[in-house]
Amino acid sequence: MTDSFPLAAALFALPEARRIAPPRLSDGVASVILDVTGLGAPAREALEAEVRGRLIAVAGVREVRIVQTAEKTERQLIAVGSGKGGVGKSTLSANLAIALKRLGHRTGLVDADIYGPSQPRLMAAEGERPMAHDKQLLPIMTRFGVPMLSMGQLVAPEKALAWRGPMASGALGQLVDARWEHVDTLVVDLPPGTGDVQLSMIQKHRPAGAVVVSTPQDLALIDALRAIDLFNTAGIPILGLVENMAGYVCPHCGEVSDPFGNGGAEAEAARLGIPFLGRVPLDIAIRRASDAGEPPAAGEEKAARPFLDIAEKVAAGLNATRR
Ligand SMILES: Nc1ncnc2c1ncn2[C@@H]1O[C@H](COP(=O)(O)OP(=O)(O)OP(=O)(O)O)[C@@H](O)[C@H]1O
Repeated sequence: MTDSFPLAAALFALPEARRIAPPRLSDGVASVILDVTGLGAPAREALEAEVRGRLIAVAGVREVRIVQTAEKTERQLIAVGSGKGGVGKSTLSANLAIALKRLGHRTGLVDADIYGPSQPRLMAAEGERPMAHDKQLLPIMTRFGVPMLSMGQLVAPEKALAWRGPMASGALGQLVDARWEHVDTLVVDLPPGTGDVQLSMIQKHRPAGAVVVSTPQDLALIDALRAIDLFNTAGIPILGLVENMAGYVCPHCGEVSDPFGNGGAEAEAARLGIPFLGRVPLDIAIRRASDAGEPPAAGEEKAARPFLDIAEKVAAGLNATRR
């Protein structure tokens, strides 16, 4: 026999009790639905943890299943773009998604880089294929707590190369409109440049803001200006410019040198009147960790710091755009 009364009693005194539907118990599994409408990500997680802790303590409960519902999850998209390839846009996207998650956001990651989808490797999810339900893709959960979908999971890269506009934009739609459930912030790693996928992203999915990644070289910066211009013209707020591979960290002595100069991106951001989000050093440790599917932002090493600082500024910028 199952008696749900002890469960209800365990939750009765919680200040947020009105958000909790009557719990049920069946075969030792307690299930409960929480209405999290209007709560921010940290408050939702705190409520879920509190409810879970109380229910698991009830005699006879061996498992707790919690479903959160909200009238509608306000999901905001952050587009991560760059003027040209190889500047570290994918590395930044993966680490930004993880850093935002560490700051309490319910973050998901879309790898929309049809020509070089690298998120499955960066997020240690190579070979995993997403399933679909009612024609909607189900993101795969990564070990960093950030669900993800990648173009690379939908199609072999050599096939994607032949895609024209409508196919690419259809695929982007499948990724963005997947079943993201309670994800409130979706980081979208765009292909480099200003092509069909970027246009489709801007026109159909209206990101809440854009982050543009550049290296310190003048040429990369000139390319970055084109990406900035595209978002500006479309009225997408520019959350800021990130300077990647800024300053070379010597793997032997740790000394930092600036083979491509210093401060160019920051000066350019100031000139354009857009925020400068920070610089990530050119560090062999970042490349090694990325190749091994261990994004630095997930760890406690020094290499996590720049990404956490950038994520804080991105989160603040998003808040400001909503005001
Ligand atoms: N700060 C850094 N220090 C050292 N290596 C880096 C850094 N940022 C990126 N890399 C390395 O540079 C290479 C390119 O990075 P990444 O794939 O993120 O660039 P991208 O701009 O997304 O390129 P593409 O658009 O061509 O996919 C990768 O091998 C990555 O590990």
